[in-house]
Amino acid sequence: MSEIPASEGSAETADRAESVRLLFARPWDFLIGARSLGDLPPLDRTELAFAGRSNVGKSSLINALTGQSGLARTSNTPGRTRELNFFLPEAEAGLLLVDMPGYGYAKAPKTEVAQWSRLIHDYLRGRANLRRVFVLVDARHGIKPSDETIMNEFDKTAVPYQIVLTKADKIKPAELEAVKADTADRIRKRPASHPTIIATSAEKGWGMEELRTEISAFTSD
Ligand SMILES: Nc1nc2c(ncn2[C@@H]2O[C@H](COP(=O)(O)OP(=O)(O)OP(=O)(O)O)[C@@H](O)[C@H]2O)c(=O)[nH]1
Ligand SMILES: [Mg+2]
Repeated sequence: MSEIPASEGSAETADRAESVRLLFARPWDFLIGARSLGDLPPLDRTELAFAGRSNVGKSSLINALTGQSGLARTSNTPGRTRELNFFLPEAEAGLLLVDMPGYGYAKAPKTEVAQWSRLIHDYLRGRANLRRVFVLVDARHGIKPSDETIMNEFDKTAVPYQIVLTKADKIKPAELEAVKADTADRIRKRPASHPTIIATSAEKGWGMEELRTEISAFTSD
């Protein structure tokens, strides 16, 4: 095994920190809300999507990541986000973040839920420039059957995904460690999963640097 000299390693770390800073120092803008596949933006940027059960905290996490509390609309009521919402950094980086409607229970008309469920499914299965899906899981509950279903699909279709635990502020540190370990166990044999689980709190800002670092690895320069 060849060793990386310490100086090179730290230069690389500094470069990475600089690209995180560049990407998140400037604002992000709402680009488009897609209600059908025909509304999707062109395929020329890398897309990173935030998926998860309704109310898990997808929109809140995008707001916390960008430091813009009003960027994505959030609500106490599950079923707030009803389109695929695309966000573009003002720092031209060749990528878009995608806030998705949730799966599972939602307080919305059945026909509308069916429509967005179809859209989620079609988008996640067939999007060529989708490079990673962050699968958000409530830290209080861990992986649920509906998360298993979507992960099965990703494993089958080779869509790379990474688990992000949300609302970590709602449990004790020891409980968070236990749910992290249990979650890691449950994804270990899944071929398309990323082994690192990121614990976050949008409310407290926990885990944001870790997640920003993952995201900035996809910038085009
Ligand atoms: N305590 C705490 N509450 C959070 C956190 N993240 C989100 N919430 C709350 O959880 C609720 C749902 O948040 P959203 O961001 O709207 O969730 P979502 O996954 O986008 O929901 P849908 O769009 O309906 O699928 C809101 O009341 C948020 O304030 C967090 O890190 N900590
Ligand atoms: Mg939402």
